[in-house]
Amino acid sequence: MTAVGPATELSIETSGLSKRFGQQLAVDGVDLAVPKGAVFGFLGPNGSGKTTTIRLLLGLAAATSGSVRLLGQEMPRQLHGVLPRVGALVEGPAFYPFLSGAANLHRFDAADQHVPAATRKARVQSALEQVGLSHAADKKVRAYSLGMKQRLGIANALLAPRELLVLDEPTNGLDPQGTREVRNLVRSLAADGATVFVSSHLLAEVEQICTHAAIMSAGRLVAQGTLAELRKAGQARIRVLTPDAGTATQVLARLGLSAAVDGPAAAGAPGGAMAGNPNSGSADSDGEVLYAPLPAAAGGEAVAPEAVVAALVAAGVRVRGFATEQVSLEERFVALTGEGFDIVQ
Ligand SMILES: Nc1ncnc2c1ncn2[C@@H]1O[C@H](COP(=O)(O)OP(=O)(O)OP(=O)(O)O)[C@@H](O)[C@H]1O
Repeated sequence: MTAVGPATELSIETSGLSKRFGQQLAVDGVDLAVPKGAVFGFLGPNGSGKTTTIRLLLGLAAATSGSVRLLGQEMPRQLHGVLPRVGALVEGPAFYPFLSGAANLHRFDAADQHVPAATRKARVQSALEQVGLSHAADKKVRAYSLGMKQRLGIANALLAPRELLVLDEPTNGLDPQGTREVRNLVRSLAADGATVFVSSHLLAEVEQICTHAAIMSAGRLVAQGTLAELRKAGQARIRVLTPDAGTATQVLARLGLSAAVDGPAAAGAPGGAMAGNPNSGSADSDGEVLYAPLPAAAGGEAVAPEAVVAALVAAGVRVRGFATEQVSLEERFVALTGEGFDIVQ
């Protein structure tokens, strides 16, 4: 887990946040740290506790234990002061189907005591513009596509200037066009300076739009940080191409590295045994491909790649190819959650 330095201003901060439903701990000791200005992907398989966590953040459900700070204020104690600064899309707002998009937003806005009625018309117009629905402002919502409804939900979150936007699976159920529109929208909101906290079960989506991510698995937060940090924290591995696989395996074992022939150590890695890799094609003549995970430096005994090559060569192993490689974010997430991610774009 990557610690966020104390100097970083946090838009969302939770400590030991937990929620129990009967026997089940749906959220289990979650410490979230969402830096101001981040587009923060909240990633996890279905049922891992994302929606429950979001409901706790927004004061829609009471925590069993732990604490939440939103924009520096304690929740739910300071809920009334904080929520006007936060826009949220959780489980889609219920729109009146026989009213237009604009009329629906007028109604929602009128129900909000924190915003001036005098500017309502302009704010509704501006929110519809931001989500690209100006052309459909006067259309009845029952004639909206799912993507348009979702964007109207986001427009609802944008009726007043927001410092933080919390969006629960905003692309769920959308067709590819709707998905692209919502993703572009999230990007532009972040470009305007808001902190965006967006949940998703799609890794590719988070990689495309987010600067940071946290990964939930069975109620627990198993990693968080910038995307680069998350990639770096993954275990690196070495790849050796040699006709002397037996000796090489022994040498690696002496260095504390456990090698597997012709297959990445991380199960479920894309490309499996590198079947599509040009090296595999030459394996017959050049030897076999060995993979061995390198212990992380943080674990104490880091093994330098050059020391591995030196030891192999000293033992007479003919090293015909050598590389250190980082596991992909996807492999890391699979390793952390024990589940494959839907990588549909
Ligand atoms: N009100 C509730 N009563 C009992 N169990 C609940 C309740 N809400 C959620 N849970 C359970 O808590 C766990 C986490 O659910 P949650 O909806 O937070 O997950 P999620 O990561 O948002 O998944 P999804 O993407 O499917 O919405 C699930 O096992 C769910 O069945």
